[in-house]
Amino acid sequence: MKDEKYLELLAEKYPTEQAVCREIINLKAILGLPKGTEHFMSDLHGEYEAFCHILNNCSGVIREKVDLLFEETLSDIDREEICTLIYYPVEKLEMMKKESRNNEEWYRVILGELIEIARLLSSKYTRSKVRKAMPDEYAYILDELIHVQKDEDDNQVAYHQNIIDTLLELDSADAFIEVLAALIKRLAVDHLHIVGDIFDRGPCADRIMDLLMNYHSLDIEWGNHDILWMGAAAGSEACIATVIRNNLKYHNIRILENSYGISLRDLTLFAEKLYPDTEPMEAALKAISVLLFKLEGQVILRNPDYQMTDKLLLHQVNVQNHTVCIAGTDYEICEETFPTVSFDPSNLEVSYELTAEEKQIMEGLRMAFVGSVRLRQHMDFLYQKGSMYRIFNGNLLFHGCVPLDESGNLEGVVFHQKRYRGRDYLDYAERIARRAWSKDATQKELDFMWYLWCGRKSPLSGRNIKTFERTYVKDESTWHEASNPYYQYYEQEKICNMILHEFNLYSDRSHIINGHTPVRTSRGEHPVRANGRLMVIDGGFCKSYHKTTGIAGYTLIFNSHGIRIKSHQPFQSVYAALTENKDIESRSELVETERERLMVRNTDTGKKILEDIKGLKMLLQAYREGTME
Ligand SMILES: O=P(O)(O)OC[C@H]1O[C@](O)(COP(=O)(O)O)[C@@H](O)[C@@H]1O
Ligand SMILES: [Mn+2]
Repeated sequence: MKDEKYLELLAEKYPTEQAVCREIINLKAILGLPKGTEHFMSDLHGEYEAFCHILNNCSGVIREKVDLLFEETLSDIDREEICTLIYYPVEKLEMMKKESRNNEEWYRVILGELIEIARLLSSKYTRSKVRKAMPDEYAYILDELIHVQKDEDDNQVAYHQNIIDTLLELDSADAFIEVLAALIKRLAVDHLHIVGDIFDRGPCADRIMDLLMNYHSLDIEWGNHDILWMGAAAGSEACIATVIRNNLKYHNIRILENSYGISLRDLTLFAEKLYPDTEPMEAALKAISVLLFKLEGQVILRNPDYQMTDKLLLHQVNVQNHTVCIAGTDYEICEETFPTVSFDPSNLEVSYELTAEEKQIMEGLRMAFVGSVRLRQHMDFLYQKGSMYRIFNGNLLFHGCVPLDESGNLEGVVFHQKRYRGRDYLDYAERIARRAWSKDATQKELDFMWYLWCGRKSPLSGRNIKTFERTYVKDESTWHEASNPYYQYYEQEKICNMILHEFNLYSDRSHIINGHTPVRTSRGEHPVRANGRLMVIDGGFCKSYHKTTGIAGYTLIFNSHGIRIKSHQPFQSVYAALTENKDIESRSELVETERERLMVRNTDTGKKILEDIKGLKMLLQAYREGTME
């Protein structure tokens, strides 16, 4: 019965025997093509320019192709110039013009070279897929130029020459170069994975989101910073206060005020009154910090399941002595006054109540976050393309961790009297995160978004976050944020295999791909751990980390030949890239080479195609036996 319905539906799409045969032939051909290139990046942290650059140079893949084709025939400088033109065609063309270097001869040569690169890259795909990647206006010409047919008299060469002549004659060469550059980049990477943390620290996460929303094929694994913004947009006040605090701290109010239309005016005016001798932004940071500790205090008090009452520190402040009592020890604090806090030792909850004015300010901010159309669009996209983890072509991708206990077993976490661990726990977290985004989200679901940002056993955070201590306590030994045991155990192949098995991955080709923690190369750390089972690919885009890492960071490329880690030097600027053709220096390191080239048949898509072929063969049989009209 089920089969019949399925065949009927299939027959609507393939109404004749010939149509079925054509599709089977087509699908079988696809199975025999090399697997497309996957590109992995993580921890973009609002660094739009550096991200753009790595996206443009496809972690060095473009350069490899240019070298492959022209190493013997072109100088280093010429090859670098081709790369820059592909990365930044508009800007580079403008510069060429200023320097009057764009004569006809140059156009002829460069167009020929770009076509050759596009041809090389398109050889991995079906002609139809390549055509779909082209803009309609140019599809015909591009298709002609890229697909060469051998003939006796070189007719084709003359024909191609003719097309190029006409492009030049019509003054369309620039536009065509832009289209070619876009096509080359589009073909160099088949699918992009963003392993979390698009938001915070750097200034332009909104522009990164715009770019991702136009990208041809990608998925996102939510990072702790992403989930924080998602929680804020959903209306969690603890998340809102944290977002504002993070962005005030990094002087990034542009993203809030200009990009998302969230005004901090009321907060700033309020803060200036409270802290008259403090610089306005500094005062706003103070005011929002107190709001944050009150709001997260309320979340902790409402949710005993979180087991985070040791984080209730605001009521432990002794304003007269300028100290706070943490686990029985008094520590000196750097804040003089807490004008909005009513300290009442006999009633803990009083310290965490918002004043009437604070309530009003929070309500204004909540409405601004929930009501921002652009923010909603960006968060919708994070929900659409994103998830807590993803299994893709046999690899397991997540930002933070799968929480483990002290002995290296999957850590059990109890919510509403039910215990979750491993994959179940991550699935549970994802369900609640999705419910938090629905119109009838409950306070508990919103609270959970805050928990995912910094909760004791949050898979996205994986550490014991010390925001209060880092804000107020002078003794920096209290600032240390202990990591979940996962971050010790993930050095062991056995443990990584245990985690992979938990997600039903048993192949020795499976890996964990992890973001979240910068790889401190200068301290001898390496992104590949556990005998190759796990890779940490923090892209190191975040400038404030370059000191500790020694290099910028790592990205990963997985193509038909295997997996390669790419290490990158810090990105200087688009200007340097243009004037000096300065690429980010990217070194490639082979992690795993495939014995045989991986084909589409070995991928997730391949499995789906094989299923489709099975169905089509059933339909073909039905047509032939006459059981289907
Ligand atoms: O996911 P990331 O980038 O490590 O960010 C989370 C970390 O940021 C912090 O909030 C501190 O950030 P800053 O040092 O930038 O203020 C830590 O408490 C927390 O561990
Ligand atoms: Mn992170």
